[in-house]
Amino acid sequence: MDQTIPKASDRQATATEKLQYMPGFGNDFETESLPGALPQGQNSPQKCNYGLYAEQLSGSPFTAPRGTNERSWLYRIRPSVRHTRRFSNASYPLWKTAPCLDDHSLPLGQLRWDPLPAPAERLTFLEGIRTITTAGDVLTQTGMAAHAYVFNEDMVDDYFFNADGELLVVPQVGAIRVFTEMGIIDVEPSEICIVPRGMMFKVSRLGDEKVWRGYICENYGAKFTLPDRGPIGANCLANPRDFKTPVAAFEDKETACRVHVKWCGKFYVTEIGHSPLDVVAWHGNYTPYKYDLQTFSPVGAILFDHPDPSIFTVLTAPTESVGTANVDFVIFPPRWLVAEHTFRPPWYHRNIMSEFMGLIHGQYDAKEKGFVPGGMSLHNMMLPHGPDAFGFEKASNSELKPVKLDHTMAFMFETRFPQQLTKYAAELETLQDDYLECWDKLERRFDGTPGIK
Ligand SMILES: O=C(O)Cc1cc(O)ccc1O
Ligand SMILES: [Fe+2]
Repeated sequence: MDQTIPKASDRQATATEKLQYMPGFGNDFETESLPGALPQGQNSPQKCNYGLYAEQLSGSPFTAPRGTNERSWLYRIRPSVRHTRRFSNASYPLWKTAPCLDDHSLPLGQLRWDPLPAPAERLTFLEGIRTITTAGDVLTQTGMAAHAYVFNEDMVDDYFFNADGELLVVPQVGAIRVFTEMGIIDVEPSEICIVPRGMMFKVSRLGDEKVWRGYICENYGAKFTLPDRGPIGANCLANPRDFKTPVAAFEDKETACRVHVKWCGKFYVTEIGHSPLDVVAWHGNYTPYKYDLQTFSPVGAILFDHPDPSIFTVLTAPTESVGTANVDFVIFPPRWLVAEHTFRPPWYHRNIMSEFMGLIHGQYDAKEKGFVPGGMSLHNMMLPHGPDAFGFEKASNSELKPVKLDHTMAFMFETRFPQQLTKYAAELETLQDDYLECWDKLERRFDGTPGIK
């Protein structure tokens, strides 16, 4: 080997190193962490450089139309068949998969939780995932699950892949390092990352926190994509170049490792003697990626009224019914409120789609109090909701000069399917028993006489 070629062990980043990413959404990328590792002009040479094995990872059926056809070619130290030996059953009892009609006694209602409590024991990311809701059916690749996570330990020799769907990870406290087969992604609060279905990865902690906390949307359906912008045109909302895909990076490690798998809602584990993150080079369009929510360019009401929150859709996972998403990932970023003669916060509403919300930081305008960073709310199919009484009074009486809603980032996982509450979420100690009282002071204002009250 040439002297200038870095040692294999140098090709994984240190915790302080600034990682490299490639810009673009759904591009056909190519990257190699050792020179000449990526075959040129063909996918499957008779022999690959460095003695690597060539392997295809398909995220869509081979015959999917070009616009949705997704696959990557990975050039790795061992083929994946060597990374999954005989499986044994494993158990992660708090990670649930739809259909999951858990037995709990909580009646139907609008729900809100304070943040998950910090764990008393040492937990890795994988061990720290707690399902709050499930929707649809993993067996038909429809629906999603909303999870919250808390952890305080790195995955070192433990790796995971989820055959049931892609994972959209939304850190709320603590930056994380997601080391995937296709490279390393550092994600901090206000950023998100997507790990595609089937991709092996592990998560470690960055920075110095007591606990690392966040949310996950597990999408069982068609992959997230960018929403069409319609009359908005070619720019604004989430712009493709702000999505970042990692460059190739690998571990060359010959120690005892475990690969954990979720497959149709069941967990398995397999023991191997090396790291499965051994992809030295790759090309293709089936990749993990990250996105900084602060690069979202919101478009909104510049004269009057409050548009539907679909204007803030970052990513949408479509179904076969046009405009009816399996999941929309929607954010409520900092923005100017300028609408004239308008009640500016969200209107009172009922929705066929089911809304799971989280708050990354700051305040949410419909609920200035009670919905705290790290908290969660669930406004399920057709259940009425809207600003609390305090928010209603404030928005009804405030002077309608331009106001900046600043230092805030809330989000919503909104699905066409009703969200089923898990027993864990129904019995969670941070469930707010008094949530419904936030609307109690919305008294009757009608007295039969005309005029603004
Ligand atoms: O319920 C919520 O707070 C989310 C939401 C926000 C908004 O501006 C309009 C509709 C909607 O569901
Ligand atoms: Fe809503």
